[in-house]
Amino acid sequence: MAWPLEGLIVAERGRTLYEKIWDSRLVAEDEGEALLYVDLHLLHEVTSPQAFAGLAARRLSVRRPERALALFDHGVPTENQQAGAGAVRDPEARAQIEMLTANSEAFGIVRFDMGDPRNGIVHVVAPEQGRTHPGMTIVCGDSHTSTHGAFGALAFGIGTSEIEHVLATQTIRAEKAKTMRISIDGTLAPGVTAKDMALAVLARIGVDGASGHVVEFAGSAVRALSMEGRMTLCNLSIEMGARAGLIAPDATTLAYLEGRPAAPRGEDWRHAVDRWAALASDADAVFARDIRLDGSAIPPMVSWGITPAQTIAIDGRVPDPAAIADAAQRIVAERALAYMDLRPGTAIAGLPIDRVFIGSCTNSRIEDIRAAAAIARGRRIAQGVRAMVVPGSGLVRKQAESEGLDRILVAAGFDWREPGCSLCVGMNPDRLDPGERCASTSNRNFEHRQGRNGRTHLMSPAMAAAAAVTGRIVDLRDL
Ligand SMILES: CC(C)[C@H](C(=O)O)[C@@H](O)C(=O)O
Ligand code: SF4
Repeated sequence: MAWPLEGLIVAERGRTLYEKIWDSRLVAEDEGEALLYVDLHLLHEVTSPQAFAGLAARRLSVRRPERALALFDHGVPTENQQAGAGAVRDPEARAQIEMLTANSEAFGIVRFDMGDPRNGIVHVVAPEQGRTHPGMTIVCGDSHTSTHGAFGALAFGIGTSEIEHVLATQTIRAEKAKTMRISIDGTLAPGVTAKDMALAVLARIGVDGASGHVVEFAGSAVRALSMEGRMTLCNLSIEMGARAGLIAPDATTLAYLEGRPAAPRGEDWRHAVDRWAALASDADAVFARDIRLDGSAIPPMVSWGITPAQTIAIDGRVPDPAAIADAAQRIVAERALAYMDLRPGTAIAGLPIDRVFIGSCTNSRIEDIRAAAAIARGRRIAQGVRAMVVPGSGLVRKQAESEGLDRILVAAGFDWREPGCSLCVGMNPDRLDPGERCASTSNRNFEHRQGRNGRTHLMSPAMAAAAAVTGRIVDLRDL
């Protein structure tokens, strides 16, 4: 009898958090291809219309509408949202918003409309509502779905045809990824945040450093992060090439979730807590790759180029391509310098900026806005600089207003906006003008990302606020 023995051998080795979620959601598996059950399906207006059209063409219906949530984020203007879709000037964005409204209505999917304070960026809203739980599988037609991994959920972006598949079947085809652990230990220096941690990892491993892997972030510096910091870190895991990022749930996770509208209650909560406690990677689990960083050595980080890995410490200098041995990297560096209008060897600190963007699913939560307001308090933004703060949801906006943060920011000259993706992506009226240089808290500094020929420098919210008040990229510790 071979098979019971095999079973025993499998059970002997500990499993990682990823493997535990995978096993618990596996519906079927055949020759390396698997079908996973989907616990939560987030929908936004940009990637969902064709999926619903496909569904209609095949006369299929939505298998589990109660496991989906529809939100409006990419194309919404960040002002006057009460006026609704009709007031959206861009015809394509307006059509997308109207289609998601009609589709969610037709299929009985819960939707938070534009102007509803619960609406906002999908990756901000689902955790805020308590819909993102440890151990879940979460998908969305959006690459930064990795954000939800902060709760110990297996969360990843999917394409339009996959959205249709999930709508119809509540399952997703998946291939098992390799496992990787990135441990960051030590205590972060004052002024250093989860964003700096993520940028430091990117600078070290590159934009394909985690490709083919699901990354689990571990170590004392990760454990010490708030849920918001953990979301920032997992948000950027996709920029490392990872299929998903994960952090094991712990007391911080429970404290964040308890009492949120869609979190389990009473007896259900107690059962859920027991289940979630068993999710952490076993002590003897084996990761295919293991990387370690010293958190106490991470400085504030700033990107200089056109990939998030082209990032240096605030006291660093823009590299000289001639000194880069790897030919492919040298070519990207040359192209980046040309696009960013930078000369080799230039110190990144001191570089004048035109615009500041504090927002995006990376850094638009209440702690991010508090960090920006702490810098803005009693200061004025530099002459000629345009700076905007865009909360990730209407509820973040309300919370900030109840703390008086909006008044501090407005008094300093910041523009206080309504929620959405905004200047993170050129799909709505918030854009850079050609040639403008922007200190940005978002996650992508690709060419033309924030507007045609716009130049993006990624950094933390406090660093972006510091850039706003000095008019230059600056070490916030020098303020
Ligand atoms: C529009 C959407 C498909 C896209 C993504 O998948 O990430 C956007 O959110 C982005 O950040 O580039
Ligand atoms: S905020 Fe930016 S990165 Fe996040 S979902 Fe929107 S466009 Fe994508």
